[in-house]
Amino acid sequence: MTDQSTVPLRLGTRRSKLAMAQSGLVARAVERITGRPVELVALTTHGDVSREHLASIGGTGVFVTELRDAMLAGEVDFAVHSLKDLPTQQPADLALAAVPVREDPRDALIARDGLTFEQLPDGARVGTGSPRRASQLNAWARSLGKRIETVPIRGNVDTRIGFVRDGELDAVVLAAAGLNRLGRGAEITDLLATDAVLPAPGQGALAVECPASRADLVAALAELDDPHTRAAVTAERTLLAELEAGCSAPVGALADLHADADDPATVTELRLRGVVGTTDGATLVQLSTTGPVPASHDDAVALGRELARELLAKGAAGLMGEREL
Ligand SMILES: NCc1[nH]cc(CCC(=O)O)c1CC(=O)O
Repeated sequence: MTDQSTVPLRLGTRRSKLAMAQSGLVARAVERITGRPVELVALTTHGDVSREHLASIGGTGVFVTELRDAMLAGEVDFAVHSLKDLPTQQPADLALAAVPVREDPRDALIARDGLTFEQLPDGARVGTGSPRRASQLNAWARSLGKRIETVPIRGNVDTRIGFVRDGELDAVVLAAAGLNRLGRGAEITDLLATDAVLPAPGQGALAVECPASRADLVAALAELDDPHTRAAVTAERTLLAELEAGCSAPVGALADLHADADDPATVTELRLRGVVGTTDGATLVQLSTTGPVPASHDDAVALGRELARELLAKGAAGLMGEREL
């Protein structure tokens, strides 16, 4: 009889440095919890091969499809995704087995000469391919009485930071979580306050997925789950889904635990903030709602749904570009 406990679990991963770093972190945590060895199986996804054609090969979730196919084909046992890259609809045959404790959800600026966002000169060229970032950065610059030029950029973290190092751009904006996981957090020159820039729904969180049919594996991976992070990202992603917006829409959202001002000892509230804006930052709708920390999945969903309705009532749909709602 084979001893199951010595058979390695196969963790399917994309080949990018960030994916390998994230998968490596989860692999070690799973080894600690299950006592079973975990081996990384690097797959090449279509999204990695032709980033420039992201839109034409389906936009949302393009990086996750091939990993999911490999799991369902039994080629790998489980996978780790950046939660913000996952489509909001979870397929029935795959379990979202764990959402581990979230990294820093904020966006980070890497600027020349150690500059903060407020210190950037009028007309500074700031690289980001994200309409959400462009929208909020342009609005922030306006409020500071200056203009910035947001420049669409693509490529991996090295490529993006390279635009600053070679002088082509004054700054780039990336997720702090990715930089921290790559060991490049020291290059951040400004962590962008969430009062100014709300991150993408789910930013900084990982999703650990496996086939729903593998009950033992689902249960083992569930040990990595952090209920607070799960509730927060559930509210954020529900907001996104209710706006019928995808990962490239100008939508920011962040749910965070909030101490009651009168009784800080009881951290019992979850605050959900959401923003939708035009890319030029001329018009932004930002709202916030606070409720008890969700006791169930449905409570977290309700919080996200409520804020989405309020945003739509304030004209959010009209700000999301070509999308007709
Ligand atoms: N869309 C790409 C992507 N997906 C996840 C991260 C970073 C890690 C995270 O947000 O968890 C990034 C890069 C970035 O936005 O800078």
